[in-house]
Parts: sequence; structure tokens; C-alpha cells
Amino acid sequence: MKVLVTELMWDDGIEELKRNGYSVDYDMELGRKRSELLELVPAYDALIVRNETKVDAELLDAAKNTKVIGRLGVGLDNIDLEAAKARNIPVIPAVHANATSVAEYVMASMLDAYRPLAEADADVRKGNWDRKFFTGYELNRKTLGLVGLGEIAHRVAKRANAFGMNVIGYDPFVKPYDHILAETGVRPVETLDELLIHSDFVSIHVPLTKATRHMISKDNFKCMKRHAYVINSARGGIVHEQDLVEAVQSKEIAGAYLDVLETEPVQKGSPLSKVEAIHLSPHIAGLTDESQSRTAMMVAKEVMKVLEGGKSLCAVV
Ligand SMILES: NC(=O)c1ccc[n+]([C@@H]2O[C@H](COP(=O)([O-])OP(=O)(O)OC[C@H]3O[C@@H](n4cnc5c(N)ncnc54)[C@H](O)[C@@H]3O)[C@@H](O)[C@H]2O)c1
Ligand SMILES: O=C(O)[C@H](O)CS(=O)(=O)O
Repeated sequence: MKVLVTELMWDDGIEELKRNGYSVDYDMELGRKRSELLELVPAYDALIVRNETKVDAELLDAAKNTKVIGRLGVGLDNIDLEAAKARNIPVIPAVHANATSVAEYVMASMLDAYRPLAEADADVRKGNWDRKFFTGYELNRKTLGLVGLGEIAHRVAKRANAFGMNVIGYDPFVKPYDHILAETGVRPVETLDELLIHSDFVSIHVPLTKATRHMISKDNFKCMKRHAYVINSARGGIVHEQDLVEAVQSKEIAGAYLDVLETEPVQKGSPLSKVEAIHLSPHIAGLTDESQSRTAMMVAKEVMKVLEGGKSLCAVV
């Protein structure tokens, strides 16, 4: 059977498929080459994608022999789940496989905001020794507000607790008596405004949906503390980018860490890249060697399970 991998996949998973007798074609840029992809896809029994391949009705119609779709991550905003369901094609994300890596990225962002080592290093290399300017702040006793209280948010909360932070969270779908809140030390709040008003850091952990698009925009920044930072490692489009630029430029908030953008890769001349206090990274929060090895192996194994006639417990449709 033939498997087509259209985006970055760690060797472990590719080798696992080959060891089990599958023929694998791998082009990590194919997700961006739509017409080539549409031409190639009918020949494959399984499709393995990441976040850039648009898996819509058109692609699924072309994928006449495809029996399963593996997703090398958890965000599903690039996949038309209804269209997959209608065609009886299970979609299998790498459930929880990169959550710890994202949680560590959020901790790194908060530490960078308060202890900017890269900037201090650059300054010392210029011959300066400015101890006053580089005096930082402690995360201890600061408030972290988590928007969305799913898998990643809880892993962030555990780590933030270890740093002595107060952690609050907003998620209308999580019950206030849910045991996970007690286990990870999150105090739930009832409204997004309440979270924004109290937080020194606001970290976003919701999927991109119609309801979450531009969930953080102009009026929300006005609620926030002037020294607060926004961290978005979830999806571009949840934070309104132009409103963010204006909020940082007018000092309504201190800055932001964005791992994800509304249009990826970053556009030439993007206003985001002109604001020093907006820190950008190329969608790498979930990318570590460990997480990608786990992700690739999990997806390879679950895809093979379906191709061999079994059922994957990780399938979302
Ligand atoms: N940057 C990266 O590398 C990276 C890596 C992994 C995941 N992600 C993104 O992070 C997102 C979250 O991942 P997760 O594993 O924590 O997902 P999850 O499904 O475990 O949690 C999402 C939470 O968001 C909540 N939610 C949904 N709509 C909401 C709303 N309108 N208001 C408040 N809460 C709402 C849900 O109730 C759920 O608890 C993913 O959907 C993905 O887009 C990014
Ligand atoms: O949704 C995810 O898991 C992440 O955004 C990482 S990736 O799969 O898009 O690389």
C-alpha cells in the first residue's frame, strides 16, 4: 500500500511505515503545491499531513483511494472534518504528542519577557556592561491567564505553578468542579474580560474556530494591564494582528510572543515584524526532537492500524 506524506515528518515514523512494507512518498513541500498534490493524490491509500495541506472536499474527491488521513499534530483547522466524515475517511491527529513542547515554549516566552538573555548577550558583545538596564522581574507571584483549558493549558499551568505563579483560566466548556483544575492549580474565571484584567501574561490555548477567530482584538487589549504580554502558540487568526500592533505601539500592553500567524510564512513587510516588542517564531512551539519523534511514530502506527482493517481510537471522525 502507498502512503503520501506532504509535510515535515520525522524519520522514525517514515522508517516505521517502510519496515512494515508500506511504500512511502515524502515531499515536505507538497502541501503548498496544490495542483501537483491534486494530481498525485489518487494513487495513495493514506495521506499524512501537518498544518499547511488544505484537506478540503476537492482534495478528498481527488483522493479516490485514500482510506485514512494522519495529522502530524493536533490543530484540525486545515481539515474539513465534515467532508472527511461524509466520505468515511477517518482523520487521526497525534493526540497530546506535542503538548509538553508547547508548554515549555510558553514558559520560555515568559522567561524571555522578564529575563531577556539574548538581548543582554548582544549588548555585552558590543562592549557594554549595563546591569541596571537588564534588571529583570520574577515570574513568582505574577498571574498567568490561560485562554482555553485543554491539554496544553494544563501542562503550562503545572509548570507555571512550579515557578510560583497564580494561574487563572477561561474556558466555558470546562466545568468549575472539574478535577483537572484542582490537580493543575488553575482558578477558573467566568469571563474573558475577568481573565484579561487580572493577568500579567495571557496565553492562548484554544483551537481556531468561527467562535475564536479574532477572539483577542482591540477592546480586549484595552482591558489588559499595561505591562502585560500576550502569548499565542495556538493559531494565527485568534489574535487580531493589526489591533495587536496598535495596542503595543500605543503601549496599551507591553508586548507579545507569536508562534503562529494569520498568514504563514510571515509576509514580507508585515507590520508585526517592525515592532520590537512583538517576538515572532516560525510555528515551532510544538517542534522538538522528542515531540516530533512521538508524533511521527503515533501517526504511522495509527494509520497502519486503519489500513490493516482496524479502528484507531485517536480518530476524530
Ligand atoms: N504552535 C504549535 O506548535 C501548536 C502545537 C500544538 C497545538 N497548537 C494549537 O493549540 C490548540 C490547543 O491545543 P490543545 O491540545 O490544548 O487542545 P485541547 O482540545 O486539549 O484544548 C482546547 C481547549 O479550548 C477550549 N475552547 C474551545 N473554544 C473555546 C472558546 N471559544 N473559549 C474558550 N475556550 C475554548 C476547549 O474547551 C478546550 O478545553 C490546538 O487547537 C492547535 O491549534 C499549536
Ligand atoms: O497543531 C499542531 O499540533 C501544531 O500547530 C504543530 S503542527 O502540526 O502544525 O506542526
